[in-house]
Amino acid sequence: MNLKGQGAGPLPPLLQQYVELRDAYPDYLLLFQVGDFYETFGEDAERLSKATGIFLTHKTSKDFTTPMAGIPVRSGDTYLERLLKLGFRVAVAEQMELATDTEGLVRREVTQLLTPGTILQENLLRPEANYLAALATGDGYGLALLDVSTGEFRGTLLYGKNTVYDELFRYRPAEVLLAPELYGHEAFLAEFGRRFPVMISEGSFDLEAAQSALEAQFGSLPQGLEAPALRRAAGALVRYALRSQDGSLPQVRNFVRYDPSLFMQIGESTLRTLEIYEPSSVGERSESRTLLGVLGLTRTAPGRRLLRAWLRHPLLEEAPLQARLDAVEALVRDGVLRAEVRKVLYRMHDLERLSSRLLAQRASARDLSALERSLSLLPELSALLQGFTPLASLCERLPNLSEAADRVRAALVSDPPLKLTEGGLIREGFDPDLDGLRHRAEEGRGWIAGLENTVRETTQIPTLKVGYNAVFGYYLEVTRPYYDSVPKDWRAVQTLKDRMRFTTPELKEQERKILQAESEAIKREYAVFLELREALAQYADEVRQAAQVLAELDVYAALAEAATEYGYTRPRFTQDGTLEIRGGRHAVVERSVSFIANDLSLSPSARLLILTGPNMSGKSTYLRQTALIALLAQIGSFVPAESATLPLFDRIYTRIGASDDIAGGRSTFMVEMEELATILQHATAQSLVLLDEIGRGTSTYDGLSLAWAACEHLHNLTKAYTLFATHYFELTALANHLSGARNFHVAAKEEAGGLVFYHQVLPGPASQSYGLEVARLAGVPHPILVRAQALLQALEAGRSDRTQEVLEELLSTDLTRLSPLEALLLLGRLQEKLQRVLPA
Ligand SMILES: Nc1ncnc2c1ncn2[C@@H]1O[C@H](COP(=O)(O)OP(=O)(O)OP(=O)(O)O)[C@@H](O)[C@H]1O
Repeated sequence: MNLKGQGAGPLPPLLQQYVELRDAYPDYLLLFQVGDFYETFGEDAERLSKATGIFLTHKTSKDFTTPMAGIPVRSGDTYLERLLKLGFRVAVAEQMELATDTEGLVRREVTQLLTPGTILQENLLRPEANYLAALATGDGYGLALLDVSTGEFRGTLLYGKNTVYDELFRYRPAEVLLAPELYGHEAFLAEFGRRFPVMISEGSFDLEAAQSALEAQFGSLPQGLEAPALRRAAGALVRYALRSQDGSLPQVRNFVRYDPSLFMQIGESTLRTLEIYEPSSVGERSESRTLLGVLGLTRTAPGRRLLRAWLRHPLLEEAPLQARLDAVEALVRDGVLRAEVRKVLYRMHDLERLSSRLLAQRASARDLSALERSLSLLPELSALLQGFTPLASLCERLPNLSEAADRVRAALVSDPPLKLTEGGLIREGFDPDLDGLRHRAEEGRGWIAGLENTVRETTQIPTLKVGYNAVFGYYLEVTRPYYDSVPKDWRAVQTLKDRMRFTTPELKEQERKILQAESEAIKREYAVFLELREALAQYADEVRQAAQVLAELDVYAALAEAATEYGYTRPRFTQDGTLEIRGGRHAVVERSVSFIANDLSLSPSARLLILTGPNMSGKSTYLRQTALIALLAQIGSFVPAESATLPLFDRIYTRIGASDDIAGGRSTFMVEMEELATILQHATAQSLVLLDEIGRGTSTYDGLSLAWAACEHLHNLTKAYTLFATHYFELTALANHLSGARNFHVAAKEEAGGLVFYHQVLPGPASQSYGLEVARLAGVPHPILVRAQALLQALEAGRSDRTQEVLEELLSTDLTRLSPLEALLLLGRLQEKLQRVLPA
């Protein structure tokens, strides 16, 4: 790096050191500790100042001046969080020795490398999983994911770019490493960046290096990494993470290869449409407008992460779902038990991340104390769950960690300080050496405490006091009237206005003893703490196991709480393909409006539901609520309905609402058609397909015919369970052609005051479209409505008159008497008539 600055002379040594460290981490913003500040210089200082508003000054020495901006060390974490959010990669170089311990330049080393996907600092992490992802190509797309904070490491092989996006959207990584063939591919990188606005980094994806890194990490190449694309991705992750973690990742113990097809598939656009993780529009209380916002009643961070993981991967098999539902039901039935369990869970710390910090030897004294408090709660929890059949099996998986808790309790004081190097950590009576040192210091202090009386007597100075300050240490203080009584061998150390302070050789000697004992005690405490922490690492795996059991319990309790609070019911699954929802509701919408519940019946013989009704009547809400009920059932949750019987769906597809991708250069219609194409290609007879307003973005007849053909395909070939909401009344005629199609409508009625929505789904097609009435409600000016009304009538009259005319002419023609040319002319004439529908 060429430090931007002015001046002819060589760089001052401090800046020289800065530049050397800075050059070792070219992609990072280097925060360089100088005393109480983390400084940046040159262009970095300008960047930092611009991004954060930190005041830009200049570092000026004899021959050189350069821009400088600094962050106080004590507010480092706040700034780090901000810098990461702003997209910086940050390297922190700290002073490795005290300025007083050295004559020359203080030694500095980079102690932390921080990127959004590799942070371990608890205060910078959200409770959610923090994934670093890597993507490489080869025999498919290898996608690997690593959460450094918990050690979770998994991956899969995917085919097709869209599946990659779907999978990434499920995990929402904080940072993605792209292999050079992707990173260097301009169009791919641009699209990727648009779809995943997270930090994208370039990793080292060399296959051989990946293999060695993985073998070094795990002892041998873990199973599941046979595919080169996946091995490259996994290896790149390990190498990148190792670099940020000082070359060691003990918390990463195994790799899990998973197969997304073993879970219900929900694509990115469906997750967005259903507002599972985030609302489709941001605004006030937006978090509460998501499914997670409503269901997220977990009380621990691991529980929160597990609920997200379950939502990511709904199950396809009934047995494990029934097991989850049994556990939820037990906690629904026993409100007292649920409340007790949740109360205990609330006091639990994040054992999963604590376990990682134990393995990485990064746990603080407070971490150990939190560990002890959490582990001490385990017997209480086990006792609570005993006897509750579906929950007792959880207890059996809960390891006994009382020994670990006892060890911490015996060694550590109950409320240890933040710093490890200033003493006050270890309990009296735990370590004889430490006790000895403390005793020595205590003796010395006792001697000094007694000194005041002894010396007062021997010197006859009644006002004599023993005091202490940081500069002179212990001293004897004498007021002016008694100066003459001071013994000769006392040495004056400080003279104030009306008093003097002295020391004596004896006092100095005692002081030295005390200080020495104290400083040895502090060192000994630190050593004892390290020993304790090292010893506790042996329990880390069991602590993690406990965390996982507790997370499960937490999710059951949260789902039971939601079920009770919001009146959900246990879903049933059928093999015969009937879907019967009584009184179904939308889990999120019902939280903010007084909701009208609706029924839904589908079966293999009635599997296409055409839903008509005015705008705003609740058609898409009805579609979405059905998807949410199916999704909730397949994570093992109760569902918002009076009763619900469902088949197990393999996928949920939705094409709801107009989403366009203007930045991506795709029109609304294009997005819609791409999504429709995916559905038509991949849906199966076990899929739930929800289509809203297909074909709206194009001309009426194009749209109508596409919608019609899509319905036929889904009904005749795919045989998927399909709910189709539409404004095309023509589509209601499908029920006459397709045996499994049924018409339903959402009730609304025009009354004197305007249109009244009942939000009630009833059999049969809607009677009219009410589009103009909704436009009136929305405030479209009156004259325009009047004109639109006239046009509508003319259109409808024109259409039916002309259609009638055409039909009559066609029926009255004797085709046997027509020559081919006459037939062609007739067709042309008829077509023209149908086209002239618009009034003047
Ligand atoms: N069952 C219901 N009970 C109470 N309110 C409802 C119900 N369904 C929908 N609503 C309310 O009506 C509003 C409109 O619903 P929705 O968007 O589903 O209508 P829509 O028929 O799909 O409209 P459009 O055709 O314009 O897309 C929702 O925001 C919701 O507040």
